[in-house]
Amino acid sequence: MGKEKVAIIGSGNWGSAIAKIAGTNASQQTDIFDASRIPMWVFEEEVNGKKLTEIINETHINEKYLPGITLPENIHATSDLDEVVKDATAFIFVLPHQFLGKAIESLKGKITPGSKGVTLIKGVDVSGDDIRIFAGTIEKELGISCSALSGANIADEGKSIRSISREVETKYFAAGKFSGMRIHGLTGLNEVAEIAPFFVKKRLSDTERRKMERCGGSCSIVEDVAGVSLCGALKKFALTGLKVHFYEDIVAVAAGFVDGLEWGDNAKAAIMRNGLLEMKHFCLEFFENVKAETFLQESAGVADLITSCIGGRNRKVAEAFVKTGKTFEDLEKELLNGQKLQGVATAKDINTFLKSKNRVEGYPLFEAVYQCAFEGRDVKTITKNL
Ligand SMILES: NC(=O)C1=CN([C@@H]2O[C@H](COP(=O)(O)OP(=O)(O)OC[C@H]3O[C@@H](n4cnc5c(N)ncnc54)[C@H](O)[C@@H]3O)[C@@H](O)[C@H]2O)C=CC1
Ligand SMILES: O=C(CO)COP(=O)(O)O
Repeated sequence: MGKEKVAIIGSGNWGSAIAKIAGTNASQQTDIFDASRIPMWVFEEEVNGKKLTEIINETHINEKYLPGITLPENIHATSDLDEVVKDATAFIFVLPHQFLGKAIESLKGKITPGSKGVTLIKGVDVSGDDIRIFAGTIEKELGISCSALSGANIADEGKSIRSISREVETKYFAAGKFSGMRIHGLTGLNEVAEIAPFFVKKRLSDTERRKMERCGGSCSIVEDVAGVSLCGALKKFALTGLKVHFYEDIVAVAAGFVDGLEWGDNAKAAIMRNGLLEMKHFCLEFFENVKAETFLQESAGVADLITSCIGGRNRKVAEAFVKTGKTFEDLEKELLNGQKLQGVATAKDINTFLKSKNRVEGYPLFEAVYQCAFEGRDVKTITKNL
């Protein structure tokens, strides 16, 4: 069998951070990967009068979405999806979820049979009373096996901790900080093991491993794909407390509401707890094969909820929503420089789904986030019915 050729679909904040890891790790495992040139699909735009693809290829820095971080030279930015897909056998999907559908349509019929994918996309794919994780959507639409990767990681955070990265050596995320991540295989552990080398340095020395463990870092392969994907989706609903609806991002919005109201740490912890419970109940109620322990034991569960509720974009914008009275749409443009909010859209998707199932009342925090974001509900009432 030939060597794997990696392609990255997406180039935002997380997409660029992951490109750094994938490019580096692939070039360290040339027995598995053809790492000479890894295409990264970029939604073309001009930055200071110059095409973003040209900036990335000349400077090896994504000046707009991950400034200050140098990407490996084998990462090649292109706006031509046909160029990205040509010869690729291992796909990393890392787009904001609202853009995945169009990318899938462009990829259909062009992917080499037997290719595999891993998705890092937060959110759920809702259509009426049908709900699926994006790994499932990719498998169904593109006919390839797809795993999911999620964990307590925020791309930007690495920038402030370069000292740790130097000390620890092993590279995770934008500046090499150790974090927890989990890779979940939809079609079974063997498939995941084939995908994992994108992200996992398999040949860690004992010293590296001990250092990583001292820093609380881990990267492992687990089988609960749905559980991990859904944690990512639901967290943003609950934490931020905006007018969003249902991911981890939803919880992150709720947490941001609490910050905006200046209710303090006790209230925020209570919201996070309620958010975690709703995430877990939702996943167990509507998805098969989700393991309850994923929510507490895996990085994609409570740990990711915590980091998103403390340092994420959904939290930040939700706080500003309360303090300024501006819309989420305006604040996204004003505060995120082109980066996208997932939590509010997810809250809406989840609300649509719960209404179709007559189960809205079972998820009062998700409902509160949705109503605050879309129906003008007073943010101060988010604890009602919890
Ligand atoms: N940023 C982070 O720390 C983390 C992000 N994620 C998830 O990763 C996924 C990707 O997010 P980021 O890389 O952070 O993106 P981002 O929010 O930083 O950037 C937005 C991206 O969307 C692209 N875009 C804008 N309009 C577009 C269009 N019409 N069609 C296609 N693309 C368009 C932009 O060029 C840019 O690459 C999301 O699901 C997010 O929730 C997951 C974990 C951590
Ligand atoms: O998903 C994240 C961490 O896992 C980042 O969350 P935000 O999109 O709210 O920054």
